[in-house]
Amino acid sequence: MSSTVLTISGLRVEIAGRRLIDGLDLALASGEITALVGRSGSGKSLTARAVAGLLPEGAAARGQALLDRGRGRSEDLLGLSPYRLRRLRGAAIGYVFQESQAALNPTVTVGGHLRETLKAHDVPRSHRRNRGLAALRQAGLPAPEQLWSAYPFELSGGQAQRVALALATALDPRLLIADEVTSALDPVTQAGVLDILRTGARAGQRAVLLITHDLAVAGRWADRLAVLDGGRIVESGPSCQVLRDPAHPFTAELVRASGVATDGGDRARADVPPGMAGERA
Ligand SMILES: Nc1ncnc2c1ncn2[C@@H]1O[C@H](COP(=O)(O)OP(=O)(O)OP(=O)(O)O)[C@@H](O)[C@H]1O
Repeated sequence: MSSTVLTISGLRVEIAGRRLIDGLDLALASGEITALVGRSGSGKSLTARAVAGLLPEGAAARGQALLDRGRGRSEDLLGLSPYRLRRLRGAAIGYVFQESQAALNPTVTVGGHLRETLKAHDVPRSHRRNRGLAALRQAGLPAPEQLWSAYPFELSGGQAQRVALALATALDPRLLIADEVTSALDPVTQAGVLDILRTGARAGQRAVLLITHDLAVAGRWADRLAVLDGGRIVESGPSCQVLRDPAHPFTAELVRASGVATDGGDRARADVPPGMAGERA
């Protein structure tokens, strides 16, 4: 049974007096991928960064982002100290960026990155290699021993993205934020990475926030869509339904511009599974 992992209420983000996110509400459920879609500059990345405590210098976030920690406990991510947020990132919140190769330290091997992450979260030294190898395997790298000693420059773009995914999920976070993670990948590698995200969500009772400007990707892989325009969510609901029958003119424009077909066929074509009709936020 799914439960709410993250509840964002009234999120506002300002930079230099400009309000860039303006009263955003969004709930993410376990076992599901929620795609945050919208045109460039609509505030997708700022939303994700606010939740993860990774806003740029000078940015201020207000509102609430309640992360469910199980057993009736929850924490407001917007009210935590930088130290507490650092502890939560990795352990409870995983974050993967588009530029994974650039995010990896060029002088540290794949194994070194994993060891560091696991060490930072108090995994005993004797467990780190096996945990790291398991995370790489789960991220879709079938022979992780061969990559353990590789440096980032020796990886393909797809391999680097999977290593970044392994790093973000090595501690089995309840919330995974994937910010344009497949934009730079070829379609086959892209599908492989998105499949891993979905499997991880289902198996780990994890909530995934998928940030993408690609409506076809969102429609095919996300359970739910939230459409952002000018720092506000203008529409949200089951992806197939939003794509098939957009309620807001901006969503309709986005669907038209993307060329995503909305009749019959696969999920990108917006099949509405039985029982989902009418369930619109
Ligand atoms: N460090 C910053 N300083 C000033 N303005 C910023 C900063 N970062 C983002 N912005 C502004 O905030 C708004 C939202 O940016 P954001 O990066 O969240 O958009 P996005 O929807 O993720 O776009 P894209 O799809 O192009 O990545 C934009 O107007 C952007 O110019």
